[in-house]
Amino acid sequence: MSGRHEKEKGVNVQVLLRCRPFSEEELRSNAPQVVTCNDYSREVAVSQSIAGKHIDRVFTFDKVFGPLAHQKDLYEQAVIPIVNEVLEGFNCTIFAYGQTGTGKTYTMEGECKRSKSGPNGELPPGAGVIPRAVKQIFDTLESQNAEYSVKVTFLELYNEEITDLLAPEEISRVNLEEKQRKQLPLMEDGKGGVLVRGLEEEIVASANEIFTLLERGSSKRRTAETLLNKQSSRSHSLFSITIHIKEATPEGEELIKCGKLNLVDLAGSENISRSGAREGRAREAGEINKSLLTLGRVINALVEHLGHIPYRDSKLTRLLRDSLGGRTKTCIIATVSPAVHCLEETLSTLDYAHRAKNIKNKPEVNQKMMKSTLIKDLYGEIERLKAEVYATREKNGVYIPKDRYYQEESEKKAMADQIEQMGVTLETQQKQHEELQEKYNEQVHQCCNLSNKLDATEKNLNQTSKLLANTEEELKKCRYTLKERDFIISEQRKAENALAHQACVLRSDLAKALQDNASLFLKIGREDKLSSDNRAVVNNFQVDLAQKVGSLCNTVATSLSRQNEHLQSVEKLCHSFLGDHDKAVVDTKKKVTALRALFLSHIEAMQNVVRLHKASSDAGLEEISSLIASNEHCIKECLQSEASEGVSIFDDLQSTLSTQQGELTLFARELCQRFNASIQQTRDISEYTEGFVDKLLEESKRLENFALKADDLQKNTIAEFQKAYEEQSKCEAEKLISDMNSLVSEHIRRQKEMVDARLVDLRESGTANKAFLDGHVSSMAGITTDAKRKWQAFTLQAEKDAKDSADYSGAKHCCMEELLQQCVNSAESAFKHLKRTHETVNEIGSKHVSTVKSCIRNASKNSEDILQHFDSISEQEQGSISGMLDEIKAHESTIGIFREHHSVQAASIEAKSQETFQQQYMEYEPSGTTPTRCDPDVPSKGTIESLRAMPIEDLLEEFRENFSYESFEVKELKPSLIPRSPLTQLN
Ligand SMILES: Nc1ncnc2c1ncn2[C@@H]1O[C@H](COP(=O)(O)OP(=O)(O)OP(=O)(O)O)[C@@H](O)[C@H]1O
Repeated sequence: MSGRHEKEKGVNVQVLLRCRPFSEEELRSNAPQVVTCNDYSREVAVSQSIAGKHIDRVFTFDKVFGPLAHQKDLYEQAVIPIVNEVLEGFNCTIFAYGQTGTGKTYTMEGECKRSKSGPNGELPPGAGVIPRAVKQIFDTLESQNAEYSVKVTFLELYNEEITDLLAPEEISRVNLEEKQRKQLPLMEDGKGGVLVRGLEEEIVASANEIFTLLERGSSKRRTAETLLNKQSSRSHSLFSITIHIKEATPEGEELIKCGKLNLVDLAGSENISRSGAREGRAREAGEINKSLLTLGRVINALVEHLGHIPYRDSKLTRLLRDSLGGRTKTCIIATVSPAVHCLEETLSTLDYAHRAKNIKNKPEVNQKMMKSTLIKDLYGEIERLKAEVYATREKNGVYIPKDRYYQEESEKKAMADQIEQMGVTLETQQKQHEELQEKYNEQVHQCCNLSNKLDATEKNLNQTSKLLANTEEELKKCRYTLKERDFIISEQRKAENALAHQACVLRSDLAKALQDNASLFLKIGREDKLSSDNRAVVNNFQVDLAQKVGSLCNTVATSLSRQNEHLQSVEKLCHSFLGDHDKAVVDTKKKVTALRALFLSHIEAMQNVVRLHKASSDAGLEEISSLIASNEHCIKECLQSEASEGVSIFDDLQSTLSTQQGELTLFARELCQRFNASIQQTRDISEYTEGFVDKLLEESKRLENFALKADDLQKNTIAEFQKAYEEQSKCEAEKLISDMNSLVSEHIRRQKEMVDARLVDLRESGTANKAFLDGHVSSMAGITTDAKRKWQAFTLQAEKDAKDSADYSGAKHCCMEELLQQCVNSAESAFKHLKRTHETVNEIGSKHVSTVKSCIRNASKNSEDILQHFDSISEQEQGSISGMLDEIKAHESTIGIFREHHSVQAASIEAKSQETFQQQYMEYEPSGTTPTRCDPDVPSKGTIESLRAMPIEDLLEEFRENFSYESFEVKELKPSLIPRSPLTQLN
């Protein structure tokens, strides 16, 4: 159970340590011993004191063999069990690892070359592991009477090249050298292992044969004399023994058991410099080290259980892959020297071997093969060899089996990948190298700087120590002259008092200067505040101005619209008035025509009556015929004169009315033209006002920008000045403390100079600002004056136009009134005339009636009819006249209504107009302001020159006051200047 459990967990690599005895040379040089071995406790102690540093380390291994241990001891204790396991069918490996000259070859091979086995087959005492193992194997196999075969291979790994040490001897020396140098490829065997293609496998039948082969192979190994070993092997060697043993199962089946023993003699693990390898062998040592380094990495990876084990990084590790972490049982024999001069390498070897103890392998016995299978494999091998021989004979290439070809291809590919990867790694490493070189250069530079600093510091230190020495000397002198010291102390005290007094004075001066500076800062602060106030005032002014200008524009627009409305209403009124007039005139014409026709018909009727009366009263009217004729004549004349007079009256009336109509049309047209002109003027002034406002806004913006810039500049100047002052003040104060007398005056002088200079700068900048502001003020004053003048001209023109319009309207109104009066008079005269006519007619009628009555009384009965008829005619005439009178009265009442309506319209228009004008003017007048300041021609506080002489803050205040919106107001509305509506004069 425990065996199976161990098998599953793995078996640690067995590590032995062997320490060789002192060599003759070491004994001669009496080299101290640093390694102590305790074979029983399996401990190796290394202790040495070098340059006060004490090294004392103890390592424990599986077995320890001290200098007195013999070859036999080591073999019996450590190797026999391994060989037995090989014979059981395991694969086992024994490494010899250690520094050159520590006995690796001695341990593995021993001194078998010089003294072969004795007559009884006994090995000499100096025989190493390999001959002893071979002997044990053959002894065991022979003792078992088993059928077996033993094959051996012996190869050398030198500079990552594999060479066969058992090459045939019949080849000439030159060929041998070539063969030796020919690299044998290492390949995967397809079963997880590796094989060296072309490696000779010698089948041996006895131990002696093996010894011969071993001697032959060892003689071919590359050796050289080093400082540490006169015959130092410069390569790794691998001696392999493969054993096939035939076994028979109880069922009579034949099985083949296979075991393999690898015996590895590694090259020296030492440092190249210590090995003493020179020139041409530097690469050799490098390659050897590379293999050993890879072996070390593989061991580390196995110990630390890393995922990737770098077996493929070297041929050595590829060859030993199965022995390291594989299914092989492994034993490492680490060899060390006891001498002190090998201490470093000894410790390295001990560390290495101790670490390797942790490697775990999982040994597995090789599966026993059926004899038939083995024979089959062998036949296959024979076929392969035959094909190879055939290919060689035909010289048409080399026969490679398919599997091997694919394997080789895949290996080639893997190698190409590896080469590529290595190229990338090389590039990265080169980059790293360059970076490191740069860092190194930087470090060198820093070192140089540091060494320079160190030199300077050392110099300073020397100077300081000299000063210290001088001071100490002076101190000594001072001690020796106590009296002098007392005197000096008293003098020093006096001087100190004087200095203290002077310091007080200087301090007070300094305090004063600080006060001055504080007051200066206060002033600067005030100036800052004033500037900010000014900026705020300018901003407020700008905002107010914009608001007022906006309201002015609105007012002008409203006024225009209202005026347009009023004009339209006046025009409508005139049109309606003219319409009424036309209607009245037409009606009057119709009435007059009707009246005239009535008169004519009455006259005709009268004539008819008279003719009838004359014809009917032939006899009785002779007396009155003359009277009738005279009456007829009289009435006729009267009627004719009346008719002509009436016609002339109505013609006059008609002409008067048509004249009035023309006059009214002309008046309306002219009024319209005048109002249009007034509107155009208002538009012009509005456009001009807008332009002026734009200019004003532009100017105020420029002014604001300048004020901001000036403010920033001043702030920067003040900040710089403050900073410079603080720095200089601090510096000066420090200097003052150290050397008060001279520096205070200098400080005050510099401070004064600086303050003066700064003040001059500030004044200059203030003057420049003032000049700039003056320029703008004057330009704005000019613009404002111009605007005021324009506004005044506009106002005067508007007033004049209004007056003219009013006068013209008044004149026209008077003219119209006169015309109307004339119409009324004409109508009244017509009425009187008609009345007179009526009276005359009545008088004539009464006279005629009385005459006719008298005639009738005197005439016949027919006279009554005439009289009746005459009465009826008189009644008709009376009715007609009274109708006419009614018509005239109605016309008069129409005229009265028109007049009344006209008056009401005129009154409302006047009221509206007056209200509009008042609104227009009153809107410009601010509530609660004093109009006396708004005289546009005279500045309130003096001329521009006086403004220039003012301080800047007063100037800004003045600017704010004078150029506020108030300055653009219409001056106080005097009653004489209030433009009156033209229609008010109508009343
Ligand atoms: N245990 C030992 N007892 C007696 N002599 C020894 C022992 N070990 C080594 N020597 C002697 O030390 C010398 C060097 O030994 P060896 O050639 O085996 O060293 P190495 O480790 O193989 O060196 P290299 O790596 O250079 O081949 C030899 O002359 C050998 O006889």
